[in-house]
Amino acid sequence: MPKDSRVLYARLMTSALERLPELLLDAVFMVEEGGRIAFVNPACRAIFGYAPEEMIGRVILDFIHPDDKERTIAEMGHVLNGRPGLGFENRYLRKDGSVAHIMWTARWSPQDRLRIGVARDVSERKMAELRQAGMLSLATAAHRAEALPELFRAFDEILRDLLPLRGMVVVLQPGERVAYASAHEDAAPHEAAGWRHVTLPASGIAFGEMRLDLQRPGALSAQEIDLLEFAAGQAGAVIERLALHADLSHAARYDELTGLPNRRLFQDRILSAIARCRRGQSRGALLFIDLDDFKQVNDEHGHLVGDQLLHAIARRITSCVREADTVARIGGDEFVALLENVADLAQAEAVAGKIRQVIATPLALSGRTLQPHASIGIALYPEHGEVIDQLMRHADQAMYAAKALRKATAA
Ligand SMILES: Nc1nc2c(ncn2[C@@H]2O[C@H](COP(=O)(O)OP(=O)(O)OP(=O)(O)O)[C@@H](O)[C@H]2O)c(=O)[nH]1
Repeated sequence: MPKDSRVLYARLMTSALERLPELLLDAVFMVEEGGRIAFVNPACRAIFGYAPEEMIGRVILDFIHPDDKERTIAEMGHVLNGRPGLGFENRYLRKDGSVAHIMWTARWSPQDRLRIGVARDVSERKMAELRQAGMLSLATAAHRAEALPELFRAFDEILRDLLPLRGMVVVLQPGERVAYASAHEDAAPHEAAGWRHVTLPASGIAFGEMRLDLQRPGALSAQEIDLLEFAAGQAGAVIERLALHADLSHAARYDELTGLPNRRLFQDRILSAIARCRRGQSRGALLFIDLDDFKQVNDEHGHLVGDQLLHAIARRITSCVREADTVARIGGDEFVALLENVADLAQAEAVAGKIRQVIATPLALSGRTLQPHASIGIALYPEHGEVIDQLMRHADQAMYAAKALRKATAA
C-alpha cells in the first residue's frame, strides 16, 4: 500500500474507532463493582428506550425484570470472579414498561475495576421461541382437557405469558353461557369495546367466543393474532370432542327411544341399590314389567305407533314411582322399576297395581285409541334373592306366571 494511502487509512480508522460507541447497534455498558452504570453508548435508546444520561449513574439492577434479578446477581458474581459471561440471557423493563429480552457478553476488567458488557436485543427471536413453546403448551392442554373450565384456566395461564392479557371470559352458544371468567372486578363489561373477541370455531360452526381484556387490544402483532387464532381453534376442537364424548356416553347408558336408562345403566343402578339396602338393612323391590300383545300393536298399526306407545308407557311407569327410584327399558317391550326403602311385599304390590292401572288407561295415538296392558312380576330384596341374577330370575318368572294367568283368564 502506498504511504499516502496508509496515512489516509490510519486516519479513517482512528475516526471510526473514536465513534465506535455511537456506531454500534449493540449496547455497551461499563458497570462499577457495586452495579452502578459508569457508561453506556447511545444504542441503549433503541434497546431500552432510555437515553444514555438516563441510565448512567443508576444501578443496573433497577432496570432488570423482577423475576430475573436473582439469577442475574449470581451471573454478575461469576463475571466478577473472572469467568467471562457469554450468551447469558435475561429480561429488562423498557422505559414504556414493555419487556426486552437481552443476550449478554460480559467480562471484568481488573485494572479498570469495571465490568464491560455488550447487550444485544434478542426480543424478536425470544418471543418467536416463546410463542412456539406456547403453541405446544396450548395443544398439550387441549389434548389433556376433560372439562372446559380446566381447559380455559390452562389457556389463560399460557396466554398471559405471551400477550398483554389482563383477563379472559369465555361464552358459549346457545345462550351466551359463561364457561370461564378470570376478568378483574373493575374491568369493563366484556361485551364492551376494548375487549378483543375471538370466535371459537369447530366444523365450520361458531360455538362461542373467547373475550380478552388486553392492555393494547388494537395493537396486537400479526404473530399475536395468529397465536390467539390457534388457541381458539384448539378450544373449538376440545368443545367438539367433549360434546361428542357426552353424546356417546349418554347413548351408551340411555335408551334412545324413551330416554330411560338402558340395561347397562340399570345393572349399575341395581348393584348400588343392593349395596345401599344391605348397608341400611332395608328392603328393595324389583318390578319386571312386560307389555301384553305388543307385537299386535306393531302388526296392526305400524312400527311408528309401536314406538310412540313405548314412549308413552315409559312416561306412565315413571309417573308411578318416586324420583329416587329407577325405571329402565331393558328390552323391546320390557321395562323394570327399582324401588328402594320398600316396607313389605304389599307396598311393592300396591305400586305394581298402580303401574298396571296407569298403563291400561286408553291412549290416543295417530288417530286411534289403544288400550295397552302389562304383566308385572315382583322380586323382593332380600327375601327373593340377595344378588342381581337371583332377583331378576325371580321377577321374570313372576311376570311370566302373571302373563300366563292373564292369557288363561282371557281365553
Ligand atoms: N315399535 C317397536 N317395536 C319393538 C321395539 N323393540 C321390540 N319391538 C317389538 O316388540 C315385540 C315384542 O314381542 P313379544 O316379545 O312377542 O311380546 P308381545 O307381543 O307383547 O307378547 P307377550 O309378551 O307374550 O304378550 C316384537 O314384535 C318386537 O319386534 C321397538 O323399539 N319399537
